[in-house]
Amino acid sequence: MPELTVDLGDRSYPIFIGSGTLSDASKLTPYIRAKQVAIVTNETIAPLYLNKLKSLLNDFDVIDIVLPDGEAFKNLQTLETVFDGLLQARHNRTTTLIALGGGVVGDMAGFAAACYQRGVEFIQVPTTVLSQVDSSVGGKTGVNHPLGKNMIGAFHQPNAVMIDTDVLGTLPDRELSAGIAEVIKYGLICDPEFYGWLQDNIAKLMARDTDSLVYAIHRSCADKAKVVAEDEKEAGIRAILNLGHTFGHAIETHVGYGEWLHGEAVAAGMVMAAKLSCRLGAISEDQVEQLQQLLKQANLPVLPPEGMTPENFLEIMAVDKKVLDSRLRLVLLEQVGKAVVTSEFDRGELDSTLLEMCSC
Ligand SMILES: NC(=O)c1ccc[n+]([C@@H]2O[C@H](COP(=O)([O-])OP(=O)(O)OC[C@H]3O[C@@H](n4cnc5c(N)ncnc54)[C@H](O)[C@@H]3O)[C@@H](O)[C@H]2O)c1
Ligand SMILES: O=C(O)C(=O)C[C@@H](O)[C@H](O)[C@H](O)COP(=O)(O)O
Ligand SMILES: [Zn+2]
Repeated sequence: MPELTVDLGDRSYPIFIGSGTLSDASKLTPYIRAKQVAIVTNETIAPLYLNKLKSLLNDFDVIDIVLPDGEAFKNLQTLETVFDGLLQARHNRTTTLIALGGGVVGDMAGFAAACYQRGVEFIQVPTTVLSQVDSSVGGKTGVNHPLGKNMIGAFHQPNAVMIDTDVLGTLPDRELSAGIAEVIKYGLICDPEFYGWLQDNIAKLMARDTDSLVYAIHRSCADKAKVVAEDEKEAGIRAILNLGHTFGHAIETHVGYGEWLHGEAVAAGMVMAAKLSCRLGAISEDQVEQLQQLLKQANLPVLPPEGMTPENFLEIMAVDKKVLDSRLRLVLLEQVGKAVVTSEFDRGELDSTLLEMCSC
C-alpha cells in the first residue's frame, strides 16, 4: 500500500493510500493514544461507513457525533454540537477525534480538535476525492463566516491520514469533478509533468479508472506534503496552494455556501488567475485555452456565476487572508507548472480580467 510522510519533525505523520485501508486496523490504532475516541461524521456518510470504521475500534470507548451535511453547516453553530457531544460523554484531553467524511467534516473536526480543552489529537479519514487529495493533508482547519470562507480556524496537524479509495465508489459524479479541480491545481502550481499526465488521462479519471485515481491521489498528496513540509503555516510558499482561491472563495461567499461546490469555484477561479497571468505576459492564450479544455473535460465551470460583477469580486477579495497591509496578493502563474504569490501586478489588468470574465 503506498505510503507518504508529511515531514514536520516530531509532528510528522503518515498518509496511507489504497484500496481497503478502512479494513485495516493496524493503520489506525497505533495513532490513537488512549481509550476515548470520538468519530465526527455527517448524516450522509454515517449510514455508509460509520459501522465499518467502528469495527476497527473494538478495543476503544467510541462515541459518534453526526453533523448535518453541507457547506452551509460549516460554521461555529455546528461546531458547538461537536463540543456538546464531547462534553456530554465526558471526553478528556487524551481523547482522539476521527474525521470521517469530506473536507467539510475534516475542517470542522480538525478545528474542534484544535480547540477542545485547548487541543486534542485527531485523525483524518477522508471520503471524497477533494478531501483525499487536499483537505486531509496539511493541518488547515476551520469554519466559514457569513463574510468570508474559512475565516475562523487554526493550523492543527492530524496524527495520520487514512485514505481508502474504495469509498469513492459511492461518491456522486459532481463531487468527483470538484475534487479533480484541486488535482489539476497541483499540476499548474508545481508539477508540469503531472499536468501533462492529467491532459492525457483525464478521461480515465472521469471514468473512475482505479489505477488512474490512485496515481492522481498519491501524486497530489506528495505534491501537497512537500509544500506543507517547507512552509507549514503559510509564511510564504504554501500560499501557492491557494491558486484560484481568492476568486473562488469570493464566488462561494457571494452565491451562498454550498450553492457552488468548493472545487467548482476553484476551477472558475483558476481560469481567472490564468487569464490574468496571460494578460501579464507570463503564459500564452493557447495555454489558457488548454486549461479551460481540461476543466471542461472534468465537467467543471470555467466562468464565474451569471450576474456576479467585478465589484462583487473586489469587495469580498478585500478580506482574503493573503491581503498584506491592505494590498491584495494573488497566486499567479509564472509558467504552467510554476506559481508565484505576488502583490506586484498591474491593478488595471486585474480590473480588465474581472470585466472580461464577468461579461461572458
Ligand atoms: N483544509 C484544507 O486544506 C482544505 C483544502 C481544500 C478544501 N477544503 C474545504 O473542504 C470543503 C469541501 O470538501 P468536499 O469537497 O470533500 O465537500 P464535502 O465535505 O461537502 O463532501 C461533499 C459531499 O459528498 C458527501 N460524501 C462524502 N464522502 C462520500 C462518499 N464516499 N460517498 C458518498 N457521499 C459522500 C458529503 O456528505 C457531501 O454531501 C470546503 O469547505 C473547503 O473549504 C479544505
Ligand atoms: O492547504 C492549503 O494551504 C490550501 O490553500 C488548500 C486549499 O485548497 C484549501 O481550499 C484551503 O482551505 C484554503 O485555505 P484558506 O487559507 O485560503 O482558507
Ligand atoms: Zn481548495
